[in-house]
Amino acid sequence: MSFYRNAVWFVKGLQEYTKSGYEAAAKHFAPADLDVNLSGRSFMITGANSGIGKATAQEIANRGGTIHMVCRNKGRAEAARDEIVEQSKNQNIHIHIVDMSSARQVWEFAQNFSQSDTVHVLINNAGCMVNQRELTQEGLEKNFATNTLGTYILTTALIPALTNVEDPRVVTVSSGGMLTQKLNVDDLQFEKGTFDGTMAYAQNKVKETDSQQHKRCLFVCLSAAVQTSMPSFHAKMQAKLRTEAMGADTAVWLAVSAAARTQPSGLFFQDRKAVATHLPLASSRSTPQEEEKLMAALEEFSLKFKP
Ligand SMILES: NC(=O)c1ccc[n+]([C@@H]2O[C@H](COP(=O)([O-])OP(=O)(O)OC[C@H]3O[C@@H](n4cnc5c(N)ncnc54)[C@H](O)[C@@H]3O)[C@@H](O)[C@H]2O)c1
Repeated sequence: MSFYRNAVWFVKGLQEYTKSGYEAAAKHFAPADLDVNLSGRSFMITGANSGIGKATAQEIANRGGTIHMVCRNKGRAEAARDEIVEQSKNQNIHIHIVDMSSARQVWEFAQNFSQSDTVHVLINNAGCMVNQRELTQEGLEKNFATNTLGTYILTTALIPALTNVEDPRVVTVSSGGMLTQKLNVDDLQFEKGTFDGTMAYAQNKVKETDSQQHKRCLFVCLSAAVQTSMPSFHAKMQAKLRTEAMGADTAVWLAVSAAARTQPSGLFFQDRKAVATHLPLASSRSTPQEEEKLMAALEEFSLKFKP
């Protein structure tokens, strides 16, 4: 079954996830959707110093939104902020240094932020694909800690900051890669079998998506930012890859447009359209019991690190 899923996904990916796939989809976009003034609205973006996160931050800053960049590295965050400010002339760009793979740090940051501030839109964008099995200082497998648990804790702990603001939104950047996997709740940290970073990443994205079901999810595909995690793939596909701005387009649309506000929560978007979360005949659908088990497991993990 996984061979079937990979083959169908590959063909679909070449048609839809590439630059030409974006250009075909963009013919149906309503350009006025992004013609908005965001002054007075605030946006928290994780991993906002590079790739899709930075492109998203730039688009929002250009429209006057206040940005909270949640980044791991101070130097890289400051350099990205300077560029965003220079291009947008928007000074309301704030940096918060948080390692999303540290459950404790994520809790502390989100709880402190929620006590003193509000945010209109959370964009869960930070993500990694670590190709060797590696543990964090808290003893968690690094892909799981960053992509799944960090996202879960940040979203949960920020609920107070997102409550009582007008039109709150949560956008989580998933991946088309998740379509190749069926949710496996029994081995969240990839302790069994041979470790495969690409598979671990895709599993994380299934879990990230399933655990964010009440929010708006989207997936973006094959932008230039895969250079570090998948260098040989990047080299072969370079000409076909989307630009970072193309990768960011649906995140921006979900975060700012009035059109996205009319969509029900919990959907999965590709190029400004809600799409299926499973490939046809792929037997990858999880049962309600499996989803409940995932939520219970994430809650239990998260509470272990709650200050
Ligand atoms: N580029 C693609 O083709 C593609 C495809 C599908 C999904 N995505 C998703 O898009 C999102 C953005 O990725 P990208 O492609 O722009 O790559 P990227 O590597 O440029 O961006 C990831 C960002 O997350 C940050 N990050 C990683 N680990 C972190 C940690 N522990 N703490 C804080 N920040 C951390 C990185 O510093 C970086 O800024 C990710 O969630 C990724 O899974 C990307």
